Amino acid sequence: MSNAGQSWPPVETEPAVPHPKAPQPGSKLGVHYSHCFGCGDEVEVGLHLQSSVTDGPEVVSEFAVTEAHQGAPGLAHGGLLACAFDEALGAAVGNLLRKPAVTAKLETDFVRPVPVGSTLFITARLDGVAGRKTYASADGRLDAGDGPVAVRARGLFVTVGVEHFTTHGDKDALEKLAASARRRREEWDINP
Ligand SMILES: CCCCCCCC/C=C\CCCCCCCC(=O)SCCNC(=O)CCNC(=O)[C@H](O)C(C)(C)COP(=O)(O)OP(=O)(O)OC[C@H]1O[C@@H](n2cnc3c(N)ncnc32)[C@H](O)[C@@H]1OP(=O)(O)O
Repeated sequence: MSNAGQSWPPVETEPAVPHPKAPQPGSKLGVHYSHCFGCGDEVEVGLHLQSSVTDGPEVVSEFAVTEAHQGAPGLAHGGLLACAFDEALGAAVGNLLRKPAVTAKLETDFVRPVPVGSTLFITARLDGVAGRKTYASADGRLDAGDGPVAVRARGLFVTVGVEHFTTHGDKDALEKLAASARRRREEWDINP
């Protein structure tokens, strides 16, 4: 059943205004963390999403579905598809707003099966901001940006301070990641 009838965003929001130093339309977004299951190039069986910014602004991510991503024979696993949307939505929120944020809620509608060998074109947009909460949604189309919709998702991302990652995660790895972001001259607003 589709959730299309439910009000979205579920609370009153302000428009999401991209950060002045957000990547411009046409920019390819690199790997944000090499060990990320969603995009990392050091995770052999990961999803290897490749994302870029388009007008809108939106973020389009391509997910090439392989045998490593199966649930039923020849078909993608729904949980991995949800993971791809978490990554695609998170990439839109993080890169367009340039604020660290984590997924608080993620909903998915699986509309058509996604075969092994297909590429899902996931277009993600920001739907509104209410304080630390950013609402975002995405459509995943089969094999082309205008292909049939196979999966839709929407999520709530909550802006967090850097202490979220230093307290709960790997502080040393985070410092290396922050240093590489500084080398790439990426600008981040790290106080929610
Ligand atoms: C230095 C920077 C260097 C560079 C960094 C590179 C970045 C890369 C850029 C871009 C690519 C990113 C790609 C990544 C994609 C993947 C993302 C993930 O999968 S993240 C992992 C999974 N998520 C978690 O592990 C969260 C676990 N949850 C928590 O930690 C907390 O629950 C948290 C932070 C979400 C909220 O906790 P609270 O204590 O801070 O705040 P409270 O007050 O509870 O919530 C804030 C507001 O949100 C609502 N809220 C929270 N959870 C909700 C829910 N499940 N449903 C509805 N509302 C919820 C609350 O009701 C509250 O709303 P009211 O402000 O009062 O109106």
